[in-house]
Amino acid sequence: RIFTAPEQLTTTSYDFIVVGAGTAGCVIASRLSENPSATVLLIEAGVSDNGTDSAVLSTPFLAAQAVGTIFDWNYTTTSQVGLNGRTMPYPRGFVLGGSSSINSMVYARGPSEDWDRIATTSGDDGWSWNNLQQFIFKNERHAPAWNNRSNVGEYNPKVHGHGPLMTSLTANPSELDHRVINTTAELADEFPFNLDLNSGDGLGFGWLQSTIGDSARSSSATAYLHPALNSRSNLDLLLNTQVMNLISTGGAATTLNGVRASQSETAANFTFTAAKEVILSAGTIGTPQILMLSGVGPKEELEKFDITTLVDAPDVGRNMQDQPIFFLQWAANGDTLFSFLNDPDAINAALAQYEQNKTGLAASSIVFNTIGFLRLPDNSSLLENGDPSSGPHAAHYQISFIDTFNGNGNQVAPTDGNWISGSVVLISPTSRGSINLTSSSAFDHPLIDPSFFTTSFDIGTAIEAVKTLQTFLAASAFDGFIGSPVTNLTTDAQIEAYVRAAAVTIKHCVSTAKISKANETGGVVGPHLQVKGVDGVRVVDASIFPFTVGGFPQAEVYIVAERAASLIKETWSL
Ligand SMILES: Cc1cc2nc3c(=O)[nH]c(=O)nc-3n(C[C@H](O)[C@H](O)[C@H](O)COP(=O)(O)OP(=O)(O)OC[C@H]3O[C@@H](n4cnc5c(N)ncnc54)[C@H](O)[C@@H]3O)c2cc1C
Repeated sequence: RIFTAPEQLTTTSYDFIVVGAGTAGCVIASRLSENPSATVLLIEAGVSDNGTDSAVLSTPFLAAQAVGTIFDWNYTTTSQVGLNGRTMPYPRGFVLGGSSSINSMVYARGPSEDWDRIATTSGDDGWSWNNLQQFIFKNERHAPAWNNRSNVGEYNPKVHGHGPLMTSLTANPSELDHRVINTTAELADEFPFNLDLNSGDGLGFGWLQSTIGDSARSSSATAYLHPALNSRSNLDLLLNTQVMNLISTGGAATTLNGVRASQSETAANFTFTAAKEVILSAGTIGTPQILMLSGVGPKEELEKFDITTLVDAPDVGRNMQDQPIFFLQWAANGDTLFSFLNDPDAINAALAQYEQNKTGLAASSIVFNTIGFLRLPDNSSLLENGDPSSGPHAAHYQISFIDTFNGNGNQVAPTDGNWISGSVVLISPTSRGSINLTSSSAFDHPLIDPSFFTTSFDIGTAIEAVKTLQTFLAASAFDGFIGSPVTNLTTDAQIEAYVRAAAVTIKHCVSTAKISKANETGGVVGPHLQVKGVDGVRVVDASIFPFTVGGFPQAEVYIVAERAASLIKETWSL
């Protein structure tokens, strides 16, 4: 059943209350309600993904356009010292499916070493790559592109499972994509081809997989939530309602089984009670905010807003890590998608074709189809103070190839010609930021400070990455195709200035409620994701990762959520 206001609910007590119908929350609510004896309430602050303007969520071609709309929390960062004092928009999904409904749909699980490091960090071998295979397979399955293009040799069917989330390769590989793949044959030692970046071997160059199936975005709402809502009576969804904080409704003060929610700062407050557990899946920003407003957080932070400290948990909202991205552009002498993307008539025709029969350029990923994950050389001076990646087969940075002009910030785009772009993403940054409260009101946005490029490792790695991208595009596979760069970057100082002026978030923030060993004082949640110092609350979302992920985070969040659902079911013998 779906409710759009708290007063519509006919009961206030459920076995489980899941906070946030995002990437993780929809998985949890769907898996827990598989057992008809368990009652589940899922509370989402944002809007439905089936309403006004929702074509922007489901149409693959429009994937990037939900940012900045009613489907986005529309956060802004604090002024970033490492980026010349700039602030920037900080998008997060405000809709069923959360960020999986508005993201760029890249599906990349990252290296096996990421998971083995989480197992070591938490002291729980259940998080190791090998032990997680069952959950990976339970989550995802490969789907053909709409045109059934043969993609033999572009992915490995053996590493894909049988879950509800669909992933696929592009229906329309570009000339640029073929040249990228040819470069991996030409310079195989330096830039090896990787048949499937989802195999646990997260290094090298390969074809990108996107969360698209049946010609539409596959999100945690489409894959998990809607099928569950359509077929079960023990799952209630409450939309447009924000959880403010957790309270004790009797018993020990540290048993936080009460969930306080409201539709606005001035609307009535409601309390719902979980007989078994509350699962916080409000994401890397929402989860630490709710914890702090519940008295679980750094004491000195809570005191600033007269919030009584229930548990002095210094790591709540700390250790925030995100991956910065910036773009470089080159003139191209062959066909690129630039002309299509600058022709409103062609775009309208593609959208009309999609509307009619879900085919054509709007029905799959098109501009961004190939990617490479790379390491610094072993003897790099940047690694003298330690290696922040999860192991010798995990990336420090990533470069990718875009079949059009992709500008940075206010960069003015050309109006004709053909262009391609390369992006650089720092995968294992050492900068650490934070989420802090701005008031004791849940309806005030918190302070979001990713602290981009505040370490010499981060800026040094970005400089290396630019040079690698330049070397890659100088391969003879690109002869006759690549023209002049839009910005000539030759010295380290030029690259550094460019990065500080251009970089923005790729929106991969993690680690504000990080996992740690059961007996460790640091960290926010234990190995089974229970919040330390309180009873009855788990965190299941991207905030639990101890480090940035070596792939793209949504795949990792799904994996965490599938295992967490299984742990919760085990706890309650469901
Ligand atoms: C624009 C964008 C592009 C991205 N591109 C990619 C990509 O291509 N590939 C990739 O792997 N990752 C990408 N990411 C990141 C990835 O989508 C996220 O890391 C991941 O989806 C986070 O999952 P989550 O469950 O932690 O949080 P979310 O999916 O964000 O879910 C949190 C949910 O909780 C709700 N919520 C928050 N606070 C409250 C509250 N107080 N009360 C009730 N509900 C609340 C939110 O509205 C939201 O629905 C992108 C992210 C964005 C924003």
